[in-house]
Amino acid sequence: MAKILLIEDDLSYSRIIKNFIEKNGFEVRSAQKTSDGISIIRSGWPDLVITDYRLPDGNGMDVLDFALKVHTSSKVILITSYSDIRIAVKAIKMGAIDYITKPINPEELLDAVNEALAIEEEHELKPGLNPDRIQDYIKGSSELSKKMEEHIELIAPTDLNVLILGETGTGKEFVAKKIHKLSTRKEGPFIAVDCGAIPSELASSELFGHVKGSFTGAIDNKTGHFEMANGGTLFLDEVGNLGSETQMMLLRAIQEKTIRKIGSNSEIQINARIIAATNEPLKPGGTEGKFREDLFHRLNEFSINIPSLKERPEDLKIFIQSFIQQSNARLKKSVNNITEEASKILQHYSWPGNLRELKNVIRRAVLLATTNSLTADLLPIEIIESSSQTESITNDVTAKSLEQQEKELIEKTLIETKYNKSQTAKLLGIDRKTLYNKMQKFGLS
Ligand SMILES: Nc1ncnc2c1ncn2[C@@H]1O[C@H](COP(=O)(O)OP(=O)(O)OP(=O)(O)O)[C@@H](O)[C@H]1O
Repeated sequence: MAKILLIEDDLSYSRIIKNFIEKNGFEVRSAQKTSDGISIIRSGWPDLVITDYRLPDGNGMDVLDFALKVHTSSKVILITSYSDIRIAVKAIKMGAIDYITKPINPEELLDAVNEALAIEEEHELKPGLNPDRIQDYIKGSSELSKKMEEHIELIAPTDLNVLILGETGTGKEFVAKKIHKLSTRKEGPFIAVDCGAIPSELASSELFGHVKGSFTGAIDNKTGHFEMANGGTLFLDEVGNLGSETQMMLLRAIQEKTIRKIGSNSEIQINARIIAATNEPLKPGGTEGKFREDLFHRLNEFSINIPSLKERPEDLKIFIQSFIQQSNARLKKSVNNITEEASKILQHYSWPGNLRELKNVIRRAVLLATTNSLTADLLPIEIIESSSQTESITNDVTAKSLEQQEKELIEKTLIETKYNKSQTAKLLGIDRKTLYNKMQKFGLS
């Protein structure tokens, strides 16, 4: 059951909305103040946050800002009044998933909630705010996968730092979350940081925080990711991207279990387990462009290798079946079998994007399916072509041009969403403008 946090200070209003959402099958917790809402977000509980803009101790933008810091893919819907429409637009630009205006129309609210929870795009599916959702976690049955699962279960209850190695899309963040969930810290926060996405000059302030005025641009006090992860787990993805100065600060924080915010003289005690991940082997050595050896050993108290899909072809079937079920549930479809031809194509493809790519391909095919079968013509042309090079697949699906496929995909998605263009664009993973251009090009307007 999806978990929704509602932050609204008007008690009677809050009760009405809470009851309505609960009646529609969601679990709801309510808070009246920004600070209470933020502590619930920090605990990693909600899948979705609905927050009023005007609150007694801050506003909905503070909540949005915090939620996006905890996880860049957090889902937040802002409630505004008609006169605050500019704020709503700003919120969308900042990363809110939607906004609704007061007085709230319950059906509109429910649509916004369903739509927000159905979206699981690439970065968005770095799963929401809630590390509880490991029911989405699929275990492979190959020997390599079994070994990996054994290692995860062994290491999780200890407090050792873990280094996860694996190609892109193999599920490093999924595994990190699972370790957290199986650990004694499971009630604490799970904070994920993509070290590859933080500009190097901001890395130290993002990780350790800063005090107001400590450098140009430090207009307020900032809590860093380390402090947010206190009592829980800090997941450092793409750790090899950290610059030498930040590496040194990280080493110190791990060794001494304290941090000092930039510009502050006082130390803060921190109790966080570090799980780091990399998709390229870290090059140890002290010099620029290399990774500190002492830090490497601190992070690598135990390492877990996630095999690529190519290395475990026996697992493909399980993942395909499970992704079909997940896509059925999310897209309200009922695909229940896959043709031999489609299955062969998937088996022969090399899956450079690993589970992420497989999941996207399956979701797209399920979305396009008009019967309960997943057939070869629902697969992207590149995959069909690449597979046909390895094995001759006697079918005319390769003949269909890429453009024709794209047109059909857009047309079918528009029909699925009853011509809701923003929903169509979201499902296709493109922005609205690109959708309009393509619709015009294909004469679909
Ligand atoms: N064990 C799993 N069960 C189900 N789905 C999975 C599993 N592992 C990964 N996925 C899917 O693959 C996607 C990629 O996973 P994840 O983000 O954890 O990979 P990653 O290795 O951290 O990627 P990157 O290298 O880009 O950081 C996830 O969004 C999820 O949908």
